[in-house]
Amino acid sequence: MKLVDYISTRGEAPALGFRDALLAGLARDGGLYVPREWPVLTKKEIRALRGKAYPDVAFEIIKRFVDGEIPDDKLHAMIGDAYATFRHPAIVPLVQTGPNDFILELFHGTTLAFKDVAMQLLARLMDYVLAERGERATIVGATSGDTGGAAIDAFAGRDRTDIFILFPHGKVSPVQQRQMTGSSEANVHAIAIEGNFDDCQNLVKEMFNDVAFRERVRLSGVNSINWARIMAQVVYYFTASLSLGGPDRKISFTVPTGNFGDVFAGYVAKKMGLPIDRLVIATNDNDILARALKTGRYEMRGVKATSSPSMDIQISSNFERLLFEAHGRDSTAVRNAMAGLKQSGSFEIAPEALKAIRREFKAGRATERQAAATIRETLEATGYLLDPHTATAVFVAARNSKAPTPMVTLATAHPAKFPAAVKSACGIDPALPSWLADLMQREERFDTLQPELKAVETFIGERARA
Ligand SMILES: Cc1ncc(COP(=O)(O)O)c(C=O)c1O
Ligand SMILES: N[C@@H](CCOP(=O)(O)O)C(=O)O
Repeated sequence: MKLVDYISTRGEAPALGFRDALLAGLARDGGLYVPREWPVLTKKEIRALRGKAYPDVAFEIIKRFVDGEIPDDKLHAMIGDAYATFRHPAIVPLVQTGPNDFILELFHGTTLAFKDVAMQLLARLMDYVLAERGERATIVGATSGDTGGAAIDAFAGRDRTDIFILFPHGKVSPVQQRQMTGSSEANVHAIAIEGNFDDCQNLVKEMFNDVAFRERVRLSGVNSINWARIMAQVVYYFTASLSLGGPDRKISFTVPTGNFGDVFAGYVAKKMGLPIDRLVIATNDNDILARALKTGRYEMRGVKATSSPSMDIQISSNFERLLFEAHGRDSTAVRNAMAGLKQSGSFEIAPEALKAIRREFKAGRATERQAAATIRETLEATGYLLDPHTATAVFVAARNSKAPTPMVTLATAHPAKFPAAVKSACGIDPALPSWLADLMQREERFDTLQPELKAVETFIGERARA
């Protein structure tokens, strides 16, 4: 019998094993896959991870979700390969910026964003499963800036997949855009959508819900709706905690949040037995999550463009996974909430569920001015240069820290991805690392489409080779 299988948050799609959930992305009922049960590590098992290299810790965590569906030696090799692409020997180093303050640098991968941590592994896992089955897949993804570049980097040139990334036209940073449009590989397609990130993400979900199209092109997804993305992100909560005395000491984390994938991975780590004190959600002016926790009402109010564009999101996909948990895994409650969101752009969180969410999470917002001031002040006080997403979180972390518990803030992007915002905040123009020095000179290749399902499906249908 399988120990781990994956069920949909909406309860109307069949349960799947790891490999099928990996290729499915979104469940057929529109829900998101979660493991039927959380694998739990004892304190002794967590202690045994101390001193191990990042890929070895990753293997120990990830194998519990893969549950034997990929042989251990193959899985271990893929993990080793994925993290060999990182430019720092510690993969995700922890930097101390104050007596109890730490920054977990997740941006040492090829595209300078935390997305590389999961995406490099996801591409290898998908390749492996597709090759095993003799199949091809069409990958679609929506991005507010970072997922797209990371996915294109990880999948470019792979012969079992074509990848189509939808990004909001004119609403990503110039560096982010070039990372998506500068690839010359034939299997890469960057599509600028005349809309915002939520429009892009809605199109992706609608493509998944169009069963005929989904089957015809063998659709697969790389956004954090795909369980494997979350799974890979769980690992760094463990490594950060181990570096600071875990599991024999509780640690808090503050996470710059948009689609709720990264902070949900922290929740999963806690469910797996990692002692975490506070999990703090940090938002920019697009503060739907902070408002929802405060008022109990999840209410869309239109997206505002900010200097942290990757967090300019209103429909925070992975919040659905949390709702499922907070409602005691009642999929009817999730279906009702999601129907409300679709019909009226809002829903009320039931009091018991809200209480459960507030037990697990705190939340806060940083305005544009507060984020810019945090970049400036952190530089003056510590010499450390933050990107605007991380600055948002550092601001919120300072208001949610409780000494002597260490507060780890997740640094989700390198400042050089957002040079204009960083320069305007503190006067420094951060340079791209040498391997990306020619990025802004690369020839751009992308198409522009309206946010219309038929137009996007036709475009993809004509080019997908699945
Ligand atoms: C730099 C950066 N920070 C934070 C986030 C938010 O992460 P999540 O969507 O997992 O909440 C994103 C996008 O996802 C991002 O690209
Ligand atoms: N901020 C993201 C938005 C998509 O998030 P994902 O984690 O669900 O892929 C981005 O940079 O694209």
